[in-house]
Amino acid sequence: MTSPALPRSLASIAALPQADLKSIFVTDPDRLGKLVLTQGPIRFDWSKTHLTDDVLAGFLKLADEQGFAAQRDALFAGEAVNNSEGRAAEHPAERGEGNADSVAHAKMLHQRMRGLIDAIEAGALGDIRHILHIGIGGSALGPKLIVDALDGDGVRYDVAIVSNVDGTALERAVEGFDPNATLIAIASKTFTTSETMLNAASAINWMVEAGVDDPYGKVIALTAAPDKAMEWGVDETRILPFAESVGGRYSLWSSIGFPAALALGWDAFESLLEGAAAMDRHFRLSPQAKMRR
Ligand SMILES: O=P(O)(O)OC[C@H]1O[C@](O)(CO)[C@@H](O)[C@@H]1O
Repeated sequence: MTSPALPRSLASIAALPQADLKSIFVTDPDRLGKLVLTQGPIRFDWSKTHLTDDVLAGFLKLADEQGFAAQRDALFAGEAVNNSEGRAAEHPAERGEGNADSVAHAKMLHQRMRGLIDAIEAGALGDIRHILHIGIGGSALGPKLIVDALDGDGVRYDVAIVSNVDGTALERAVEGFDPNATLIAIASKTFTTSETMLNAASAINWMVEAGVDDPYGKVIALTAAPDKAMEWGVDETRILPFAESVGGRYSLWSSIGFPAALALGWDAFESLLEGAAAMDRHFRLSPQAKMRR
């Protein structure tokens, strides 16, 4: 709930004199020292923004008034901070940070994902060279970002990600894919999203038309609703669940990241989780006034 103090505090920050970039470097020559944060391999530079000591002090006061520190603690404790759904928001647990039970559960599910990846690499599902990832919104954008960003020599499988229900999107995605050597990853937290289920059925048809022996045997489900995936026809051994408390837009860190973990390798996926965990720790442990350092 927004406190009545919020508009007042924001208005007082907005009313502060707007400094121009050239002059704030003259009046505040130590800006680089104060407004650059190096965290692992990432360098954040806020020195070339309108932020001044007064504006920052205003935001810190505002954060205090809004009970920011207590809210942050509640997030990492696994309390129900997602008010609209009445549940926790536990994506940090996927990275090893947060409520101990949730962290242990996420670790166990990651081990399950790793086991399936090892089995695929060992040929348990036949000769696999291509991954067709089907999902929409948060169930597609995270893996797409990672695969696009890290695509290169180290990528062991061709990955195509399809969200659009226009049939040509699927046709284009599988251009050059051998249907017999393709794995279909159906990514849906609810396993009911109509675009995803339609594309999944079309992908199965594509395999059937190409004469693939057991198309359902090439399907992996990435979902928080394993029962729905089973009803749809996915064998339990190829279902990679994740917790309900992981929101769609943050699900990359869960089994939704499967195509990235398979294509880039488990070590790369683990490094991604570790990098995110370092930022979680920074966010959780930095005193508010030092957040930017
Ligand atoms: O993962 P699902 O359940 O298929 O939902 C897909 C997307 O649709 C939304 O529910 C709404 O856009 C997103 O939160 C989610 O990422």
